[in-house]
Amino acid sequence: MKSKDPKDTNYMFFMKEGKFCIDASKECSCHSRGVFMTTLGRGLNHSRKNFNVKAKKKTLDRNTVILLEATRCINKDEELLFDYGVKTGEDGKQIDWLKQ
Ligand SMILES: C[S@@+](CC[C@H](N)C(=O)[O-])C[C@H]1O[C@@H](n2cnc3c(N)ncnc32)[C@H](O)[C@@H]1O
Repeated sequence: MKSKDPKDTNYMFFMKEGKFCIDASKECSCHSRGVFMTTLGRGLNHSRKNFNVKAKKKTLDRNTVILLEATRCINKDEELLFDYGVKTGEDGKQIDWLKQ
């Protein structure tokens, strides 16, 4: 599902383990300039009830990274979804699709 308004899109990963957040909207050291905004993880939508991947914090070459791990077998044409782990928008407002 593609968002209609680019201003609605953000790439904050809130991790429960260790209670920290990775801001993936910023350029990182592991992807070259221009490429980092096209990494696949940024394109994943949210589902609280029907997620099929889970974000895991790992250390890779001394960098803290997020790996998306399948929680079950995923069919070839199935959309990858994970639970964003938030219940409201940044401003505290209810967002319908966060309930799905
Ligand atoms: C990390 S981006 C996901 C990729 C995004 N759909 C795109 O096309 O770039 C997060 C944004 O996607 C949209 N989104 C994520 N999950 C959604 C859902 N279940 N229903 C509707 N929009 C969703 C929201 O606009 C959200 O801010």
